[in-house]
Amino acid sequence: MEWFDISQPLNKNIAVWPGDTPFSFELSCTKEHSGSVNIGKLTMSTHTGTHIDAPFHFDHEGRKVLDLDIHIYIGPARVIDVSNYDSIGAKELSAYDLEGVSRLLLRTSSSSNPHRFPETITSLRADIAPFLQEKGVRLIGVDVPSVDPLDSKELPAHHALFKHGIHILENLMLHHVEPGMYELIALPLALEEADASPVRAVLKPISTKE
Ligand SMILES: Nc1ccccc1C(=O)C[C@H](N)C(=O)O
Ligand SMILES: [Zn+2]
Ligand SMILES: [Zn+2]
Repeated sequence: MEWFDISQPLNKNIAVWPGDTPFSFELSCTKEHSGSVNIGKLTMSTHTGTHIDAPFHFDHEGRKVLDLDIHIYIGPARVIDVSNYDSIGAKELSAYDLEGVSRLLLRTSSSSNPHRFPETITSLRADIAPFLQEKGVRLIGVDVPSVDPLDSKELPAHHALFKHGIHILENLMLHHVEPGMYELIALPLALEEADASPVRAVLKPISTKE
């Protein structure tokens, strides 16, 4: 089986967090102009499209993107469907056998439109963090722009997850992905100062037969 993309395409129609920097890609220099090459220029929020958060996003003392361990973002991942819940905590996840799962991706909705910022989202409750740490989870991925409710200022899920060693991946495209076991690659850019980074997130089914 082949790798497939679970990233939001980055283009001028992509939804951004209300009030945040609009996405733009343009050629700052064209081949006609330079006589040799096209040169792109990118302007975007670090939280646009499929991205990872670093603790510096919500904590001045927190680690930045380049300080994060790359092993978190490469390796086996389990996808589960939780689309029948409004919020997800230890109670909802206790229905699943997550023993030995180190990366967990939550499919919260059966459709997702990367061109529209959602009005409400399925959010995570802080009690999910100790629960997942106990199972050995190091990365949680969601198909929405935040793990906390959109109007949250305290960001309890963000804080609790990092406090329990669980890293955050947001804005995945999972509506077409069957629940199951996969190999994941979702590496951040080597951004030394950044609070977050866009990633190219891809999955490959783990099959028992080759
Ligand atoms: N881009 C923003 C602009 C303003 C205020 C929040 C955001 C966020 O992105 C927060 C969200 N909880 C996040 O972790 O991605
Ligand atoms: Zn973010
Ligand atoms: Zn976040």
